[in-house]
Amino acid sequence: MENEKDKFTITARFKSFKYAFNGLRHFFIVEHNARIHLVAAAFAIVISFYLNISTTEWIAIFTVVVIVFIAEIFNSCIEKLADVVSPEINSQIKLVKDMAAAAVLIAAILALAVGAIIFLPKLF
Ligand SMILES: Nc1ncnc2c1ncn2[C@@H]1O[C@H](COP(=O)(O)OP(=O)(O)OP(=O)(O)O)[C@@H](O)[C@H]1O
Repeated sequence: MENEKDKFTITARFKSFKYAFNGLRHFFIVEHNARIHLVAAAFAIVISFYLNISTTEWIAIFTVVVIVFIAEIFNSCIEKLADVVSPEINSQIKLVKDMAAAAVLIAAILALAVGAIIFLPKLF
């Protein structure tokens, strides 16, 4: 039988959005790395306007910027969860955190590469 909690309601859907925005607010206000990514994203967007990039190039820039943010949000989540699960030193937790950080690194390298491919020929 369907539980009250499982029913589709507009109020419940709005609450989900509220929780998601709460997470986003926390990420941008509390997480220091978010500020670095925000500055880098703003820089990329300003250069994009300045160099008058094409629609396809805008799509590429927005895509890599969002990929970096998604990777960083998940990295922050994993760090927080790991700190709750195991506040003490643990070799498995070390690997988990290092791999989460590796995901951000790969996303950042992709963003740099795409930025270089789009911007460098227009600059030099
Ligand atoms: N409980 C732990 N056990 C073993 N190693 C850990 C543990 N916590 C952190 N580390 C090691 O320290 C590194 C940094 O972890 P930390 O949680 O401080 O993240 P951080 O680099 O400060 O993250 P950020 O700068 O994104 O907040 C991890 O990648 C991991 O190698």
